[in-house]
Amino acid sequence: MTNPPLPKNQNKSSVISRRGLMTAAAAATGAVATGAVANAQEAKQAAAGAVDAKQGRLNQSVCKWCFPKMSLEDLAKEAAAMGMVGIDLLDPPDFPTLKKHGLVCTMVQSHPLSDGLCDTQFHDMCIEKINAAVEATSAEGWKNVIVFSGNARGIDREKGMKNCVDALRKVVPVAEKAGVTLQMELLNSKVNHADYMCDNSQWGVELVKRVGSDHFKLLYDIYHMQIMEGDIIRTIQQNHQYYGHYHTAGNPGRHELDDTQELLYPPIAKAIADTGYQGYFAHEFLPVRDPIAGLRDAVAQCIV
Ligand SMILES: O=C(O)C(=O)CO
Repeated sequence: MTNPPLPKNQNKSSVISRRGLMTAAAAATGAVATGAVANAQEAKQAAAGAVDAKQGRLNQSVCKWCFPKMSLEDLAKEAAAMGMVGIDLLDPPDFPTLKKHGLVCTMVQSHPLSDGLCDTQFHDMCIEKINAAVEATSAEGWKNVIVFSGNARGIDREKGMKNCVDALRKVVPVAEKAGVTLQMELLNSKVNHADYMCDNSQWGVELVKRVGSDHFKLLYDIYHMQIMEGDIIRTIQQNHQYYGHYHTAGNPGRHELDDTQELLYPPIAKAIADTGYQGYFAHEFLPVRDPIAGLRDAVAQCIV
């Protein structure tokens, strides 16, 4: 079968180039929304830093741990300048720096990732840390505390789910009273976190249903779930009521949202915004080039 002829003035690479799409996204947020092609002047402005996440429907944020060479102060300054609402995965000692820049902690840390709620040997430690994080988060009027299933260590998935429910029934009422939501992160167990139990949407959604509270949801990490199950947009459309937070990164590699990786973020971001999502959307990629240029480009692609 022969390919259909391309429209005049379009060669093959101009039709399929994702870099072109991203440059347009970075150049002008309106261009993404309307499908218009950004011109060279707009691209130049984007390179100079003109990006405002507040022009889009998603409340964008970024994870500090991905920028180890930058101080929190510097990242907060950059994030605020890009119109982001906050920074993810921090602890109470970090809060004053965020507030100085008008930002919130969009996800507060609690217990370790591998020592989690599916294993009763960690329940006392996790519950203590979760309750402390809920109190600190609520004192600021902020919204989210992260929790993890932890590693299975030979515990089967049904027993692990029961163990999670038992622990969550102790902390969710505290979170409800405090107006805070506990969010269990979905992580891949194939590349980064071998043996992590909450590694697919089906298991996670069943857990949310069994807990049965608006104050317990899943953190849907797009990078991790691309590795485990793919079908990102349809999965989000079908399960968005169970997802209370999102993370981004390119796959494979967990780097910039660029054309070295396979996920196309503007339509993913649009699908999330179209569900009516009001929570936070946090970038969590490990930059391999200029970190702030990569962050600016990611923000621009997700202004939808
Ligand atoms: O540590 C990771 O891999 C995470 O995604 C934490 O959010």
